[in-house]
Amino acid sequence: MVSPQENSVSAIEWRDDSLWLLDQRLLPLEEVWLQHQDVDAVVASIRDMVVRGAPAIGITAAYGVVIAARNRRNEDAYHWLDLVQQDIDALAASRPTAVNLFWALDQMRRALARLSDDEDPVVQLLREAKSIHEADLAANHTMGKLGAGLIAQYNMPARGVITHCNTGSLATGGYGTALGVIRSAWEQKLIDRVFAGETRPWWQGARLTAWELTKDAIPTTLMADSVAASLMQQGSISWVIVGADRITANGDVANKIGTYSLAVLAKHHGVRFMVAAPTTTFDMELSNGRDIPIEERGPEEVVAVKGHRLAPENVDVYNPVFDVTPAELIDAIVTEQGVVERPSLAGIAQLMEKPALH
Ligand SMILES: CSC[C@H]1O[C@H](OP(=O)(O)O)[C@H](O)[C@@H]1O
Repeated sequence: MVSPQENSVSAIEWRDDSLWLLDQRLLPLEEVWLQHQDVDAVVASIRDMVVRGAPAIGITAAYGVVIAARNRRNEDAYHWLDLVQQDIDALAASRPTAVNLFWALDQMRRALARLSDDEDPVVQLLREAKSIHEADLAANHTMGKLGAGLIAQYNMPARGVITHCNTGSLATGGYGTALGVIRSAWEQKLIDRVFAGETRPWWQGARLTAWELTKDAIPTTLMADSVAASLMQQGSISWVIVGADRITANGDVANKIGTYSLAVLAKHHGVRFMVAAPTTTFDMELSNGRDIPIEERGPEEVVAVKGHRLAPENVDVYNPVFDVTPAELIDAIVTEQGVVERPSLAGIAQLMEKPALH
């Protein structure tokens, strides 16, 4: 059996001067890689969730800027920078909630601003995109260790954990955020079983987390999202461990729809609630979660399953795909720069001022 540390699937690859994305809409039944050589295709793949997951979206957009720089240079060298900026704006418009997207694009804008004349600009930008990718993978391994350390520290009697959506290699640069903590905790024999919510309506849990964890041979039970309450009531769960798409300066967390209800249930049942996210997920411009843009997606995701319609034609549909968990329901936020317990403005400000641990 390959240990989880080595068996880190990647969903994003730069190969043959192209961006390749594993089409997560087809997993786990089909593993299809799509080649991307123009920015419109990258924008469409983020928007249509070929690739998804906050850090993965940012990494993908960074490679999208590399593609833009190369294509625009061949098209119109004189207006090159303006055209690339237009492409960056198109990438920024692909999905609204995950702040990693905007962080990565800002990093690429900074790289554009400091380009030197003595090297091909595309080579310089590709180096920046690859460093964003590699730093995310390193951050996930650091978070895995820190999160597992927290589980060891509290040494809760129950040995089961609940996770929601997909926060693994498919959602990041590799290894995962919440799934990185789970991989590390499993390696250290701190947990016995993972209970993965199916995560309606896009099924990230049933299709992606179940795929990743079974490939790692980590004992995993798939459940309908609504099972979580009675599972916690049975006393077999010590932690709920989730990822994040945007964390505000006071510790409010935007994450996949259903996260907030898990946090309320955890508080009621004495289950500890951990959020694992790199510092690229923090939006220090927002003092709280009230102003986080919450993406709403189309009704087709709710009324049908794999194209098979279940609901009547004339029903109205409400499909917000994220919710906001207030900081007071969160026991710990684990980042690559350290852990903030009982997150607050002061604790997060102190964390964000630290140099990177890895
Ligand atoms: C490691 S962050 C993953 C994060 O992104 C997911 O959203 P989506 O699948 O819509 O991109 C979900 O919120 C996860 O927690």
